Amino acid sequence: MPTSKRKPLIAGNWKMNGLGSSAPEFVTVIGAYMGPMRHAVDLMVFPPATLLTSFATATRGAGVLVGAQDCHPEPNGPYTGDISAEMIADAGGKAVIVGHSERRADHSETDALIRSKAEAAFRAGLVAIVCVGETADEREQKRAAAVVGEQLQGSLPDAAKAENLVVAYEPVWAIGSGLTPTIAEVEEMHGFIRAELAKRFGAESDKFRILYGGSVKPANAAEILTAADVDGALVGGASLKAADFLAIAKAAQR
Ligand SMILES: O=C[C@H](O)COP(=O)(O)O
Repeated sequence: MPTSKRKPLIAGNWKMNGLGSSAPEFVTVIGAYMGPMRHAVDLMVFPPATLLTSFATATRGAGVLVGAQDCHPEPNGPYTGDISAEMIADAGGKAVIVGHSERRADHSETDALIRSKAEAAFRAGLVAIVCVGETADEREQKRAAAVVGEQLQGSLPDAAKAENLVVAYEPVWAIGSGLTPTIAEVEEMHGFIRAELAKRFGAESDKFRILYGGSVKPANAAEILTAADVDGALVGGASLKAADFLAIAKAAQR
């Protein structure tokens, strides 16, 4: 079981979904979070960049943090289409996801680039959620731990601290597929990640939150969220409906 010093975190990654008309779903989440839930669990929502400012304005003072799904390493410059960590902070964002497998695959992002994005997040005062995870082939070849270990080594900045870094373990084959690892496999990988963090960051490692991501739903949330060394979830599809997202958040309360 996670220790009491690690408050569970449920983070909703909306990916490339959501228009202005989606705001009521977020407002419902904010409303529910005004109750006792806020003492038991942290909530973050990562809408598309187009909704960041309006969501940040809507949540002001309500406790649900909003963030962006990616950032550029530089604070500004000739990088068409990109947004910087400073711009995210300026828009009211408090966190940024870096190294999601969809960006690693679709945008050829390397560990070194992801590390520089996490460093940019720290520079701007944001929390970085750094994603790691193996593909189905890599798991089949029994290389899952080696791949995740390499991603951690290459993607995490030396300056990482529990207050500015969250690790999200997302097996690529579990994302959006309805498939999940067994609880034993989740615990094995989260234990491995905790041990890797201990090698690199010493006693601080016990404070880092390690999220599980990949087909988390209300139906499987309780089992996953009570697994050893699972400190919350990075939720994709199920975060788009307030009722499902809140059911997952309730399952994280202890
Ligand atoms: O960032 C979220 C993950 O990619 C999980 O997505 P999913 O819950 O739709 O499987």
